[in-house]
Amino acid sequence: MAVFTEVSRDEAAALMQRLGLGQLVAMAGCAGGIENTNYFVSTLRDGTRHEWVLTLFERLTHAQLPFYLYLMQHLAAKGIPVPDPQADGDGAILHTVRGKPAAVVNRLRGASVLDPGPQHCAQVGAMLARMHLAARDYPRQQPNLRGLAWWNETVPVVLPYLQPEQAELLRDELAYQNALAGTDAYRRLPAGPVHADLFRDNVMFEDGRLSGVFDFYFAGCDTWLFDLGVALNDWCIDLASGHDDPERVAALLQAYESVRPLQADETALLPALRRAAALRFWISRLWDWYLPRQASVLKPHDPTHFERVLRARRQEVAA
Ligand SMILES: Nc1ncnc2c1ncn2[C@@H]1O[C@H](COP(=O)(O)OP(=O)(O)O)[C@@H](O)[C@H]1O
Ligand SMILES: N[C@@H](CCOP(=O)(O)O)C(=O)O
Repeated sequence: MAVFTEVSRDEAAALMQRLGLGQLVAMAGCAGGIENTNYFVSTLRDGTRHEWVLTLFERLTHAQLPFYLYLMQHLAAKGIPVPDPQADGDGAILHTVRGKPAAVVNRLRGASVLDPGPQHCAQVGAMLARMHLAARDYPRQQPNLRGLAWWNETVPVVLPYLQPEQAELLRDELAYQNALAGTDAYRRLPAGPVHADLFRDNVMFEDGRLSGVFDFYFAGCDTWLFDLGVALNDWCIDLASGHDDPERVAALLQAYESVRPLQADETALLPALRRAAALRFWISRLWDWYLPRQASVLKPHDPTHFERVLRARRQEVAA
């Protein structure tokens, strides 16, 4: 149950009133999630029922949150189906509940599809390209906080827990990615605000149509190709082996390119950036697994999954 901080009905009702969202009629803790406290909240306004999500941020601070919340607001204003943070009378979208930073967003309709087919992947590809283009003029800057600098900091911390063969793989891939980042071809890659965590469980579908994208709390400025690599590595692989499903890969890529065609440099570097994306999640899962933080990550994800995904990506490059 992802309620780390209890919020009373009266507290939630007062916040909803303050944001002009109407009278609270129902409220329930949200069972999913591993990082934040989430409540589904229903209100009545002008005789119509509205559905919201109240999030209390357990890890991110007041200082870190504006980049994510204003990015969501920016994308929502451009018609991308993302949660839109609700403002109070002063226009503030970052609130405080029980001393924690908090936000209220519209509840997206639909449900995640955890066993996607090519049609789902195509919609994800097209939406990802639309998001990249829509965020081009987003004025705030924040690096991907789970990018190369963090990998270099974190790899020495997790290495002591690994078998020699795993440690060798991790060191070798990190060296490859450090070298790649120093190349002109890499520096020329188009970049901007990216979601950076576009996994199956962060997208909603309703009646087979993509109805929403959420969980922007790993977003940051990075290459668009890295974001594409993250999505391909989750949506288009066989989860048991880590290997690509060529039909789903083709569907996602073609749909992405129907909105934003890749440049020649990007096509050439896609395999390398898919390796980067696999490395990023292998490192974060190792870190969560061996060095769990208090009050977060109740059930850490299996790191060996991304070790397999990385090995599969490296084999494909070598083939
Ligand atoms: N805006 C939203 N609309 C609908 N459901 C949401 C929304 N935000 C979160 N959820 C639901 O809450 C669950 C947990 O949210 P998530 O952002 O993954 O939490 P955490 O950051 O704690 O992992 C999601 O799996 C989803 O079912
Ligand atoms: N997608 C990541 C975990 C990110 O956590 P989230 O619950 O906030 O999406 C992974 O699978 O390792």
